[in-house]
Amino acid sequence: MHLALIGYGSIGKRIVAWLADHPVQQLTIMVRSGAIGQTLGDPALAQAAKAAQVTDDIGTLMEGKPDLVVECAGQAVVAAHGPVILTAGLDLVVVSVGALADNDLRQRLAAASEAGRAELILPPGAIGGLDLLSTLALAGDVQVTYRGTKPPQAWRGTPAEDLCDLSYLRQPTTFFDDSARDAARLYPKNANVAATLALAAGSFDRTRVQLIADPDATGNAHSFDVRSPAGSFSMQIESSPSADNAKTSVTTAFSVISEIIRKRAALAE
Ligand SMILES: NC(=O)C1=CN([C@@H]2O[C@H](COP(=O)(O)OP(=O)(O)OC[C@H]3O[C@@H](n4cnc5c(N)ncnc54)[C@H](O)[C@@H]3O)[C@@H](O)[C@H]2O)C=CC1
Ligand SMILES: O=C([O-])CC(=O)C(=O)O
Repeated sequence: MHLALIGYGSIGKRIVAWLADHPVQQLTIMVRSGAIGQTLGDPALAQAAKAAQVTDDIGTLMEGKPDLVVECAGQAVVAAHGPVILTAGLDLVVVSVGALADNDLRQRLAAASEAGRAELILPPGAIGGLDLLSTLALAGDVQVTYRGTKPPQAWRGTPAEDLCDLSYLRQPTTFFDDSARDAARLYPKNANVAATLALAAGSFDRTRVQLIADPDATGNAHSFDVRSPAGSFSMQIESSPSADNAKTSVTTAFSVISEIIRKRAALAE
């Protein structure tokens, strides 16, 4: 298998660490300009693949015709490169699902997927329960309320800094209570799961999102309630944060790894 990663942060590194015990034939990693040398120097690469290359150029990544491209970099990367990757016929896992809150980009990705006969794969990421949510959405009139609770440091560098004093919180503080569309737009590094739920529910505007900073939280908690005439359920997930990115639940990388395993099995058939 030839695997390509765009982004080598907490998720990319976790995937490469897993590859040490499940190496691929070929690995291509796309990083930002300036990070090539440092990434090439990472000893984890040698164990992850028989041949590894690092580039900052999307053309170089695509030329190698990887069997699977994984975006684990950010919403801007989905917008800049997602359509061209799919049009070229390359299957693409998008982790920065919040990018799909942009209706125009969502349509362009769908059209590119069709034109290139390539699969756009949206992993569950840091949450679960999407199968039942999709089922209830089909039955109609589904209402979703999601609550994302993280320690104050996970909200640094976001608009939460202007809405509450993250350094001096004494109790759990809800600083955002609005639609999944606005959550994905305003908190691109923290609210991808809200977008994932909205896609399963069939509406970014009717999916309600509450974001909470909790000084006593030791990890990232995701909880949501689904109510519909056909059935209702609630889910509560307590996740460990990634060691090198408090915003990202460690489960997310394993959700992507599941997609890599699925692709590898399909190639072996
Ligand atoms: N779907 C889900 O449930 C979840 C999605 N995410 C999202 O996944 C993405 C990755 O998460 P992490 O690895 O934790 O983030 P991170 O910040 O640790 O790593 C992202 C890496 O991508 C690199 N990058 C950014 N733009 C790039 C470009 N144009 N070309 C190459 N590299 C580029 C950055 O330099 C950084 O090294 C983020 O957008 C995050 O919000 C995170 C958690 C859950
Ligand atoms: O990993 C998490 O805890 C969720 C997250 O950051 C996101 O949805 O963007």
